Amino acid sequence: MTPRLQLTALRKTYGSFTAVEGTDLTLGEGEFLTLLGPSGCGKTTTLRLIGGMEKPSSGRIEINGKRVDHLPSYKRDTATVFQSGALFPHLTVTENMAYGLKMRGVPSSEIPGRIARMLDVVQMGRFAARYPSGMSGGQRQRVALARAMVVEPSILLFDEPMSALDLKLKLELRSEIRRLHRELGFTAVFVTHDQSEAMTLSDRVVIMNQGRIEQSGAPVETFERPASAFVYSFLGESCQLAIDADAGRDGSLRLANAPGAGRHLLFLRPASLRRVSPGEAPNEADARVAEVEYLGGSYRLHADAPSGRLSLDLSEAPALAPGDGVTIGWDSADATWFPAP
Ligand SMILES: Nc1ncnc2c1ncn2[C@@H]1O[C@H](COP(=O)(O)OP(=O)(O)OP(=O)(O)O)[C@@H](O)[C@H]1O
Repeated sequence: MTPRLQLTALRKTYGSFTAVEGTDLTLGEGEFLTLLGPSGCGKTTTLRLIGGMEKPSSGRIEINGKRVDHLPSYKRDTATVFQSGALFPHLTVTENMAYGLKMRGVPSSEIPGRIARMLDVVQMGRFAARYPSGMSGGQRQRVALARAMVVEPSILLFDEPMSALDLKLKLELRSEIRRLHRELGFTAVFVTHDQSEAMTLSDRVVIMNQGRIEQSGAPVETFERPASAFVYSFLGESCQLAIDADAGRDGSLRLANAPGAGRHLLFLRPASLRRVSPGEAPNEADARVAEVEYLGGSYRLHADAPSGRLSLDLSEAPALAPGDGVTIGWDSADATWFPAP
């Protein structure tokens, strides 16, 4: 089947700076793909290249098998939901939504029905005659979503659409987008730096770093089988121990499986660490307590081992003070190794 979207060796440079480095990506019909990564990694630029708001320096963009990288934005079959709605302030909700339909030559007899149905879908029917200035930020984003969806584009593009909303609205709109995707089955490229947003919404997550794709896969796969140290530390909390041939020679580090020669990084999630008595766990590090933080309901213990800091959560206040010795253990299956850079 022809992919909905195909990017081939897509590159974007600004002067001598490369924002997107030869990206290859294929998106199937109905797929919800998220570009995830830290600020400046090139995710928004990639989205803008797809939508035609930026021109590639080289490479190809195909939508439904047709090359579009030379076409202006309005001639591509995409619609974008921007960070802060970008509704026309002088138009009502209905007029805002009608705009894109008219631009696409939808017969005027069909327009009111399509708008009414889509406003119902996002539960904004009673706001049809409002101007953007008379709505809250969350309501404006719902309208922006409806305005993009009503034209039924081949690909919906989302440029951090929730970043300007408070947490409660963000969570509401997130589950709304999930429901809409389930019900309408649209194809989407979504940009965010918020990993929980990416994990909950997406069929596939593409993790970017410095203009390159580090890993692409189902959310659970990227989290549980990270392809690089960057992906591991970007997704969720992590502890990192630098292990070389000398590590643990003093007996302070006891590993069930030591890595081969050379320097390695051992990554662990706080959730897989536990406080143990020496000799109790298959892998152990002796450490000194650095700090105990109260998190509201639980405590976080930070302890420094010779090869790095380990942090873990405890349900009860530990009878430990900074400088006290503590042993931290973990199972081999919870350890992820990468060669040190
Ligand atoms: N018009 C431009 N001129 C020069 N450099 C640019 C331009 N647009 C983007 N860049 C640079 O390209 C890099 C990637 O930017 P991009 O906006 O794609 O990042 P991002 O991953 O979306 O980050 P954020 O989450 O902060 O939006 C950044 O270093 C940025 O400064």
